Amino acid sequence: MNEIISIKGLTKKYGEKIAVDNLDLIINKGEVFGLLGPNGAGKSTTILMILGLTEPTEGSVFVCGHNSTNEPLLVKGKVGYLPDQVGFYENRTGLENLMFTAALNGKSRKEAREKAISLLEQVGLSYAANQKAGTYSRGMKQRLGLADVLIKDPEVIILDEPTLGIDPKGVQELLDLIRTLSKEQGITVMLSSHQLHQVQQICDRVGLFVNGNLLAEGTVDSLASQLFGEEGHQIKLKATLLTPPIIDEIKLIDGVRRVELDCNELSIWSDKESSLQPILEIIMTKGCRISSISQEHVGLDEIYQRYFEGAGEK
Ligand SMILES: Nc1ncnc2c1ncn2[C@@H]1O[C@H](COP(=O)(O)OP(=O)(O)OP(=O)(O)O)[C@@H](O)[C@H]1O
Repeated sequence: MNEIISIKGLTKKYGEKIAVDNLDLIINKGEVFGLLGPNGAGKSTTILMILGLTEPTEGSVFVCGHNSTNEPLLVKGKVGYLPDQVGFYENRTGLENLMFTAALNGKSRKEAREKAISLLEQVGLSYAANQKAGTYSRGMKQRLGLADVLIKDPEVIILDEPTLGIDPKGVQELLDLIRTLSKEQGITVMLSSHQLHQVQQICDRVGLFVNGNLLAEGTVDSLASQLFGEEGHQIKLKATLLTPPIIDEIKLIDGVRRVELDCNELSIWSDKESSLQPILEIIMTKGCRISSISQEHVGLDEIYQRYFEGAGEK
């Protein structure tokens, strides 16, 4: 089965407040999907409905073919959930904490120990295996949390703001780890974040949530073109001998939406980053001399300014 999470018409109302509004979304096996949105957008509420921890007002969620509302225990068996605040037994070591979770999930003591040791290595915590969890930094706790989730052999992992409060180096390591897990073990990952640049690094696809609505979903590149249309990429180029026939030829290139010539400066808007190469080929074969080129990616920064600024960072 390719569809791992299937959401249809999902709505959650708290009184008059619509936290999630008629959401349709499909997440496929092995994908890393980012739920992106400012505070209060509806990300956590969506996650809770996927996990079967809160009931939708309308609509449905299926995870690995199980209905989250009617079969929450079956869903729980498939999904590992890492909340934004992970709780451990602070007086037990990292290893003991993991072995405890493994035992709760039916593993024998020997199996639990082997698996816990292997996971501690995988998440880069072997050195702290015998250190009390209460002494772990936030980044270490998040990594231990990931190991704790993986010990249940989940098909899907859902991470709520996994990088919150971690220093930049720790963030990078955690993101790399999540990406590796997904790509090497085929685990489907959904993570929520309001950190645009982090999500861009590891997600195959992103859904942009604002006020309970999914404004756009796709790759970060396609988000930019969905939200900004023809202004996804802007190429500016200064060259000699630019003529109307050259401009007509450039307009035919795949992805190119608009071309303007002002004196010897050409502005080209394209929804594809790859348009640059054929543009250069045309200009150079016509004998034009290029004096400057710049390509601006109208994307994350614009999206951030438009949808996130003023929404309040945590
Ligand atoms: N139990 C609740 N009762 C009433 N309103 C709620 C409840 N839970 C969430 N809300 C409201 O629903 C909206 C969506 O909240 P949610 O926590 O899903 O957003 P979020 O995108 O996860 O935000 P954050 O990034 O701050 O965690 C918010 O306006 C919030 O105040």
